[in-house]
Amino acid sequence: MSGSGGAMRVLPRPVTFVTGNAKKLEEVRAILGQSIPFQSLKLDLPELQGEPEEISKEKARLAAVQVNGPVLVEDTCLCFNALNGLPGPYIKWFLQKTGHEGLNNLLKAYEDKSAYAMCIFSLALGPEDEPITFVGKTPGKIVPARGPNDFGWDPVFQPEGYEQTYAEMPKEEKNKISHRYRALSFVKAHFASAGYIFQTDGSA
Ligand SMILES: O=P(O)(O)OP(=O)(O)OP(=O)(O)OC[C@H]1O[C@@H](n2cnc3c(O)ncnc32)[C@H](O)[C@@H]1O
Ligand SMILES: [Mg+2]
Repeated sequence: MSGSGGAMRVLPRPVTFVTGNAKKLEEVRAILGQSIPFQSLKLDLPELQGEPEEISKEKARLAAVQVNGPVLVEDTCLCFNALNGLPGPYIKWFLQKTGHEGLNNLLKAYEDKSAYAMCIFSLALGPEDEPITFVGKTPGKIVPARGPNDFGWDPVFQPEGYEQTYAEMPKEEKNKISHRYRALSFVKAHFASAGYIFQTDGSA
C-alpha cells in the first residue's frame, strides 16, 4: 500500500529532500518554512528520459534506495507551447548547450512565445513505497534575458500578468507565484492530511 491512503503512518525520520541544485534547495526552504520538517542531501541523481511525471517518480525511487527512508525530490520542466511542451524535462541540457539566447532562438519561427514552468515533486516514504506526485505550473512567456543570472532560465521567463521576469522579481515575489510554490502547496496539503508521525531516533 502506498502512504497516501490517509491512515496514520510512522516514518523513521524526517523527509530528506534530495537535489544537486543549491538554488532549488534555497527556494524549497523559503517556501516550506517550518511547515514540513525536512533535511537535505546533495546528490545529482540519474534521470530517465520520458514523460515528466515518470522522470520525477523514478528520481524518488532512486533517492529512497540511497537514503533508505522517506524522500522528496523534484524535477523541473520549462515547456514551450509552440513546441508541444519541449524542451520540458530536457531544459537543463538545452540551457547548458544553447544559453538564454538559444532558448529564444528556438521560438524564432513561431509567433507563439507562450510557455509554462512546471515543477513535479515526488514523495516516496521508503524504498518499497510507490512515489506520489504533486504538480505545480505557472504560465508565462519566453523573452530575451532580463535580470540577474543566478538561477537557470529565470531571466528568460516572464510569468503571465507580470512585467518582470522571474529573475527581476524579488525572491519573495517569485516564491508566491512560482511553479515550485504551487507544487509545494499540494505537498503541504498532503502532509497536513496524511497524518505522518516522525519518529525521532533517540540520538537526535
Ligand atoms: O538534482 P536536481 O534536483 O535534478 O537538480 P537539477 O539542477 O538537475 O534540476 P532539473 O533536473 O530539475 O533540471 C531543471 C533545470 O532547470 C533549472 N531550474 C530549475 N528550477 C528553476 C527555476 O525555478 N528557475 C530557473 N531555472 C530553474 C535548473 O537549474 C536545471 O537547469
Ligand atoms: Mg537534475
